[in-house]
Formats: sequence, C-alpha cells, structure tokens
Amino acid sequence: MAIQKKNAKARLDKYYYLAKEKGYRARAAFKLIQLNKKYSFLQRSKCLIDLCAAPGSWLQVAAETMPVKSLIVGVDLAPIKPIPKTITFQDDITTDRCRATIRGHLKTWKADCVIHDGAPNVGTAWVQDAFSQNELVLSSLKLATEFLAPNGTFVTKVFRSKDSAKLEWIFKQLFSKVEQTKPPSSRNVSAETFYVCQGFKAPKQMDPRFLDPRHAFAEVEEAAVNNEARVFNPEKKKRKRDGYEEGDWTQFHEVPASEFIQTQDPIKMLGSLNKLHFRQEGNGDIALAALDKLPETTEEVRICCQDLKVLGRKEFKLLLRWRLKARDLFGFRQKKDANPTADSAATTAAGTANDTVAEGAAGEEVATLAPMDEEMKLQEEIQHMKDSQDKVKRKQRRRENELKQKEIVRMQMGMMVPTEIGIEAGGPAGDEGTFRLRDVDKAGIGRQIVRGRMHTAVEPEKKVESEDEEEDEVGDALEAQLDSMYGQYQERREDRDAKAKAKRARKQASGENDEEFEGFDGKEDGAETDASSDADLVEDEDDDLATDEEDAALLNELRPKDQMKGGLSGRAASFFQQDIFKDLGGVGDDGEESEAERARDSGLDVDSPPLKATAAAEEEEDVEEEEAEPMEIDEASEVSEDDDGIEDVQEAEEDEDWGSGDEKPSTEKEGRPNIDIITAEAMTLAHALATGKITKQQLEDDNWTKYSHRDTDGLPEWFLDDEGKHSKTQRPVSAEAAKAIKEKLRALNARPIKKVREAKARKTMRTARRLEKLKKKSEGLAEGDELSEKDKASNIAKLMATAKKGTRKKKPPVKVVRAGGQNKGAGRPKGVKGKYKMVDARLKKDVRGEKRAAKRNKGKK
Ligand SMILES: C[S@@+](CC[C@H](N)C(=O)[O-])C[C@H]1O[C@@H](n2cnc3c(N)ncnc32)[C@H](O)[C@@H]1O
Repeated sequence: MAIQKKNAKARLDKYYYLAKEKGYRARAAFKLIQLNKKYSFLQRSKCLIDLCAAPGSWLQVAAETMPVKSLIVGVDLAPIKPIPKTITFQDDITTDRCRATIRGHLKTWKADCVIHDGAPNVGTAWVQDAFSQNELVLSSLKLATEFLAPNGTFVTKVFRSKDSAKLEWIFKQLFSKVEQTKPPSSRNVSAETFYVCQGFKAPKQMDPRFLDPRHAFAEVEEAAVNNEARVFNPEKKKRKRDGYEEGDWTQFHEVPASEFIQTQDPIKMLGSLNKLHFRQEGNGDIALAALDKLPETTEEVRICCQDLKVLGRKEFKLLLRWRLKARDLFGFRQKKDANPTADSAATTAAGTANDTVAEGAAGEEVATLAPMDEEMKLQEEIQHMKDSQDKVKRKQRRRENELKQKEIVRMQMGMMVPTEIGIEAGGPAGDEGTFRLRDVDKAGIGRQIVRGRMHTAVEPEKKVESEDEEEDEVGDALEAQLDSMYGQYQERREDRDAKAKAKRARKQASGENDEEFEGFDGKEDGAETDASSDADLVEDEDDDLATDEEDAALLNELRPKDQMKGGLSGRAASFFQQDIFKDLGGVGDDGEESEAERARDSGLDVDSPPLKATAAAEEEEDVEEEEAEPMEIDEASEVSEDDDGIEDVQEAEEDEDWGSGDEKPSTEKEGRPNIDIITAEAMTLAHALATGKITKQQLEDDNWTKYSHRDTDGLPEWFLDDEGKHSKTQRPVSAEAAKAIKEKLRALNARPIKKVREAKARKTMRTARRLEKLKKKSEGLAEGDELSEKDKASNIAKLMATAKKGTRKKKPPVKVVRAGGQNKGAGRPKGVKGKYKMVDARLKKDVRGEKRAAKRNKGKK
C-alpha cells in the first residue's frame, strides 16, 4: 500500500513503535488484536482465511491466538514472507483462480473465520478508491459465503461512504449479528471502519445479483422533493443526511424577485430557493425595477425575501399574497371561478389554512378564501378576548408601577411620612396586601408587635380523627428517622471535616444563647452576650466554654486584671494589635472612648475566650492527650482545680505538650489569648467599626434584614442547615481584610502538624538514648586499665563519630531481575541474594532506555 511521503512521519504513532517492538509486520496487527479482544472470534476458530494479508501482521496475530494445529490461509496481490503455522500464496482475490487455490488448501474443511483487510492502492480519486474498496469487500464476502461454515464469522474493513449502508444491509441478510466498530488503533483521520458479522446463515441458494457490485451499489431513484410540505409546513424540518444532490454542488440559491412573480410554480420556488433578490444585473430587468418600486413591496416583504429558509407559514403566505397582487398590477389574467377540483397541490398542502393560493387548471391562478368554520371563529374570538384582557392588565400594572415610582420620589423628597408606606404594601390601593394593618389591629396583636414580642398563633386544640392521627404518627416516625439519619450524616461529616466540627461546636455554644426574640430592652449586657456568640469569630473550644452570663461573670473575675487594658478585654486588646489597625491612633488609650471600645460595644466578638474549662471537658482533653502521647503525660500542663469544680488551665498548655515554648504565638506570650477572626467578612466589619466607618447603631440596623428572624419552628434540622448556607446577607469584603486573613491562615498552615512534631519528638528521644549508651560505654572505657590513655581517647572519639553518623544501616539495593528464560518459574531466581524485583523484558528495556537517555542529556548539558 502506498503511503504518502509527506505524511509518513505523522503516521509513526505508538502502534507503529509497538508493532516494531513486538515484531509484527504492520501496525494493522493491533486492529485485529483489538477486534478480537472485543468479539473473541480467533480463539474459537480452527480454520481461518485472511484475504489481502500482506505483509502478514494479521496472519501473525491469528497464528499466535488461534488454537495449535489450526489451518490458516493467507492471500494477497503482494508476496508474503513465510510465517510459521500459516499457508500463504499470491493472487488477486477477485479471481476464480484464487478461489480454486483456497479450495485446494482447505480441501474438505470449512472456515470458521474469514478476515479481510483489503485496500486498493489509495492516493488517486477518493470516490474511485472507496468504490473499489467496496467492490473488494463484496469479492471477499463472495469468498466468505463459499468457504464459511454455518455460524462462522466474517470480519471486514469498509471505507465509510454512501455505499457502506448498502453493504451493511447485505451483511445483515447473510449474518445473524452484524456490528460496526472502529478499534482504537485505527486512525481517527481514516475513513475505515470494521464490520464484524457473526453467525453466518449459510443460505443454500443465493441470487448472484446479491454480490454483484453493479446491482448491490445501484442507485435507487430519490423520491421527488416535496416543496409544498416545505412551504406549508416549514416547522417540520427534515434532516438532509444524503449530502449534495447530484450536480448541485452549491447550497445557496437565489433568483430575482421578478421571476417569482412570473413563475407558474411559486411553491416550488419558495421551497427550493434561499433568497429572492431585487438586485439589477447585466442589462437591467424592467420587471424587477417596477416590482422594486411597487408600494406593495413593503419592507416586510423585502425582509422575507432575504432568507426564505427561515420563513414560517405566515411569511410564506404573505409572499404568495404579494405575488398575486403584483401579478394583478402587472396585468396577468385572473380567473375568479377556478375549478375547485383542479386546485393545485398548494391547496391540499395548506390543509387547514383559511386562505390559500391555488392555481387554475389552465395555469392561471386565483386566491381562494375558504369560509371560516364555526369552531375556528369561536377560537379566534376567544383569543381576541384574551388579548384585550391581557392588554388591560398590562396597562393597569404599568399605572401601578408609575404610582409606586412617584411615591418613592415623594418619599425621597420628604413629602411623605414613613407611616404612609404601609399602604403601599398591598399595591397603591392597599387592599391586596398579605399583611394588612387593619387585620392586625382587629386581631389585637398590634401592640405586641410594637413591643417587639412576636406573636405566635396558638390554635385551640382540635379534635382530630383517628385516621389523621395515624397518618401523623407515621409522618412523625418518618420525620424522626430522617432527623436521626441526618444527625448521623452530620457526625460522619464532622469526623472527616474539622471545619464542620468547629461549626457544630459553635452552633452548640450559641444554641444556648438562642432565645426567642423579645424586642429591644435596652440592656447593654444583652448586646454583649449576643456579641460573644457571634458565630464566625470564635473557635470551637472557646465557644464550648462561654455560655451564660453567670459563667461569663465568673470567668471575668478569674481573668488576670492586666488583660483588661484601657478598658478593653484582653482579647480585644490583642485583636487591635493586628497590622490592619496599626495606623490608627488612640486604640486602647486610657481615658478616652477609643475606636476599639466602640468595636467592643458594637457586638463584634472581640471578647477573650474564657480560660476555663469544665472539669469534664478538661478530662476529655486529657484522655485524648494520653492516647496520642503516652510518654508526655508528665509534661502536660498544670491544671488547678477550684472548689467549685472549675479548672484554671494554664495558658500555653497545648504548646508545652510539644516541648518547646519558643513557638508560642506572640499574643500568648504576653498573656493574651488569640483573636479568632477567621473570615474576611468579620475582619472588614471589625475594621469598619474600629475606624468609625460604621457605628454600632448602624450595624444593628443593617442586621435587620429579611433573614434576621425567620420562623423556624418545626422545621427539620437538615432543612435549616441547608437554608442557613444561603439565607444570609452578603457583606462586602475589603481587600485589606482579605489580605490580613490570608496572611493569618498562611501562618496557621506554616505551623508543623501533629505528626511532624511527633516524629521530631521520636527523633529527639532516639538521640537521647544513643547519647546515654555512648555515655555508658565511654565511662566503661575510661575506667578500664587495659588501654593507654591515648587509646582510650581515640576509642571514645571513634564512638562519638559513629554516634554522630547515626546507627541506621544503609538498605541494600533491590536487584532487578528479568522475568523469562532461566527465571521463568516461581521462587527466587538463581544466584540472587537479598531483595529482588521481577520485571518483564519490556520494563527492563524501558528502564535501561531511560537511563541511557538521562545520561545522554547529562552529557549534553
Ligand atoms: C492494509 S493491507 C493489509 C494488511 C494486512 N491485513 C496485515 O495485517 O498485514 C491491504 C492489502 O490489500 C491488498 N490488496 C488490495 N487489492 C487486492 C486484491 N484484489 N487481491 C488481493 N490483495 C489485494 C494489498 O496488496 C495490500 O497488501
């Protein structure tokens, strides 16, 4: 097969190299391997005929895959070098001589499999190539039908063309299962595809025309194009898969619009053309010029003429009407009483259309207006009424919007008092509102709302029927089951995700403070408590600790007084030490009310985490420590227990667990706890508060959003969790805050993780043990009398040197042994000591190749 030289290099893909490596004569071998992998026909065959077999890679695959002592016969126009276990000869598969030779080789046998990979010499005309390939396929099929055993398999290559469908049809007549496939090794750019035809039906007699290319690929006359359908049912688009029509190589067709006026078959024109144009060409078309100037040739008509392929039924009708009018004006004769029986296809195709265009028997045409039937009339009236109603509604809505707009302007200009706004809630009339003040007043709950206490409608207990109760019970059980499943899911998630764990802890802590809203009572501590529960700002452990006011008071007492600098809590003081606040004056200054103070008052959580833990929580932590670090129990932080069971945990307890106190964060060193602002949003808010960009009052006001107090009674937890993710105000984030948080997280990430620290501790311990041993040995040496002082010194120096190097022995290298040959069987290969690794020849060669390449590259550098 000739290969174009230009593309020769691009064709050398992985299969080419693999074929070379494996010793196959052509990369085509992999096509057969992959086909066989999918359909396993080779293993089952005892006799195979390979048509067009040169250079013989398919024969090689067949020989190594088929059972031993199978009969494999290969034929090709080109000579095939001998292949073990195969019989090959040179001939043209389309000839009778070839058939006779195969018969001679097979004798009485029948083939289980006929494979064909023939390709005529490509490179000339593609259409011609495809055709001869298809002819070759038919020839091979002919041989297959003669030599295949019943239920045998025929595998053939086919080039995709319009004839391949015909071939497929023929295959399906002769085989019970026909599948088309393209193995991965077949290039995508190639039009070749493979048919695997299984279950040869072995018909006793066959019409010779069946395998005759002249009949098999004979053209079936195309059905006439139905232009009427295109014009009157343009919405029903039929896909055109056949490609270009014979002799029509362009896809765009246009004619002067005057031709459309003159034509006797306007429907055909509209159905087949793309455009009607008004362009003057050559000597000038008077009819076209006149048509162009006609007032009937409206802008709409012109637009429709631009692209006939996109027109709908309505537009086609418009063009046909325009044509009739133009014909009238140009003096074409019209016959009003056209013979209804001679109506052209246009009338029939229009079907239900009320007004259609018809052509008279004599070729003159008339516009017939079919009478509208009752139902159509009715529908039209209904549609008309609907349209007018919609129009009225739209008008009303527009008016309402205008009124609203006016009200807003008046409000902005201070011409309206806020109390008047309520009226607007139910539209300008105020009657349609869901929350009409009148209803609220009637119910007598207005005053309660003013006081800020939410009204919960307590319905009197109703007597329910037993059926309902049962349903309720089932519902409750399901609900409970769902809840428990959700709980389990949450736990599993927490196990995996530390963030989720922290969130849960926060939720629990804040949950205790979650009281029903009772309006503003003006108490500052209330605000303080709320602030301390501000979710995002505190870490989980901290939240576990700070719960109610009583605790807070107790904790405040226990906290060292020096932490309350400048009226700020320790937490707030260290918070304001961050870079983001460093250019602000007056933070923490005594005497004056600083920005920081305002921040603290604003409800942002800048309060220090209480340094207390309940005894239970501490015990739990200790148990955890014990499990993780049994050897460090002694080093655990001191825990002093108060009479009332509250323990004062010494700070830096956690760091002491890890040995060095040097790595304590600076804020801890100064006896201040860490600030746990972990989101950029919170940081932005804190900054804005601190710089006075917003006040506490504004912050509170801003928090009054639609999300503030949602009625969550009776809603399942999973639902609330999911809602909570999205139902919150999106606050802006400043670039500085984002940067500050990023830096903070980076610092956090830089801290060695527990495992690393454990490893370090183990290493330190090993070194200590080694030193201890060394010490003992040197003491023994020093005390002994046999050696001179000099020898003693040199021995001790040697010991020191070995101890310094470390006692860890170098691992012996793993020997790589090639599988096969001597090392075929199981067990340790001969003459190999120590660890070894069996590799196949391929891998070993690859490794060597890689080494060589690396060496070469090194040399180049
Ligand atoms: C793609 S090669 C076949 C490769 C083969 N399957 C292999 O694995 O080595 C196509 C072969 O079809 C052969 N061929 C084309 N027309 C033929 C014909 N009429 N009779 C026999 N062989 C033909 C060509 O000589 C060419 O060697």
